[in-house]
Amino acid sequence: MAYNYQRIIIKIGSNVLTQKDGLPDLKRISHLVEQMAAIKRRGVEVVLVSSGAVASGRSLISISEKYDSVATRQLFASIGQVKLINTYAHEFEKFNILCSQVLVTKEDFRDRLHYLNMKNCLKILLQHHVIPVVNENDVVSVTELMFTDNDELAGLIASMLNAQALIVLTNVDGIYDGDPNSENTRVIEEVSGNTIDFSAFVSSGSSQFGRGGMITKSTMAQKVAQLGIAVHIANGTKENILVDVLENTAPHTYFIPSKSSSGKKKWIAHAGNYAKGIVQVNEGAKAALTSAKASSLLPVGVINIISDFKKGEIIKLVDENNKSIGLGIAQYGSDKAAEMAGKKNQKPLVHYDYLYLEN
Ligand SMILES: Nc1ncnc2c1ncn2[C@@H]1O[C@H](COP(=O)(O)OP(=O)(O)O)[C@@H](O)[C@H]1O
Ligand SMILES: N[C@@H](CCC(=O)OP(=O)(O)O)C(=O)O
Repeated sequence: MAYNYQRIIIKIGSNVLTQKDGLPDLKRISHLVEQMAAIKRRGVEVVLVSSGAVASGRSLISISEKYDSVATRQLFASIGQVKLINTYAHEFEKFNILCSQVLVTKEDFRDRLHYLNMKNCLKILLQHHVIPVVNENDVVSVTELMFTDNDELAGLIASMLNAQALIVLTNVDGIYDGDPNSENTRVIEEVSGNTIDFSAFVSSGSSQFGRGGMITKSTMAQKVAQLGIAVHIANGTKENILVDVLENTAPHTYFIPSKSSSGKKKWIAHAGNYAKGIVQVNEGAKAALTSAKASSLLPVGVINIISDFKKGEIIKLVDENNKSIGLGIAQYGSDKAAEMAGKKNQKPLVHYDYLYLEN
């Protein structure tokens, strides 16, 4: 049965867009754009998350080896992003479609205001039938400020926009149950829940031009599917792949979406990786939070403020053994929380609607 999505995020990896010699594969980009145009004509909203800036830049300029890897990456990305977006703009124009450039950093997902600005911008672009082309702002995102890779970024965008599906195009047919180059392995066609430990058969390295590798794709895909968004991992080097995935005629890996959760909880679940504040709660609070009943975190159950936070920031909640329980948005800052810790009849530190529990 074909998938009937209204809003999809398509992520294309560097390897799909790059030839073996490192030059951009213009024919493939053109073919992918043609498919996206066809999908869009059916009334589906499309957001593209495209890698390829660094690979594009590498093909345009050669530099001596004396520069460090960070500076080299910045140079390649800054030059290459121009080439990449121009190529997309030119190809989409053939179908009378406007595309736009949206460059983001991890910081934009940490701060709720930045997050909402980004979300509003993407929404107005979609309302005007534009295809946003999102990439990490590699010029300013270096070292610890970087996303693991664009798969992580695509997952964040999918949950931010409440997309129904995320299609990740890479250079293999999906996740294999072993080495994809071995004859005895096959593509895992369906993944349900989050019980599979992919590290058992997915090797940690990435391919020639990729960054995070298949392991980050599988971790991200499980998390996104848990938030109620279908994830398809498929081979972007294959003819007609996007159309075939949506028609359900191409073998690939499909992560079944679980029942959906609220938009705010989706944000917390994802952006929580970047939480700075940490609050320790006692066993009573832990039991209340993890029970079937919807409970907010009250100051009476707080025993320690391990690291500071401001009102509105995401905080991590840990138990008496420092084991993580979940995440939430603080209703007030750490100074006030420290004052109220252990006291009864106080305003909740985290309201249930802004609480995301890990299990
Ligand atoms: N079990 C596995 N199944 C599929 N691919 C795997 C597996 N283990 C490792 N890989 C590697 O992961 C690579 C894709 O990840 P990555 O290099 O990040 O690609 P992209 O540029 O598309 O993001 C594949 O080329 C493949 O060699
Ligand atoms: N932002 C980088 C992409 C880095 C990345 O995650 O690449 P990939 O693993 O191929 O999706 C670029 O445009 O080159």
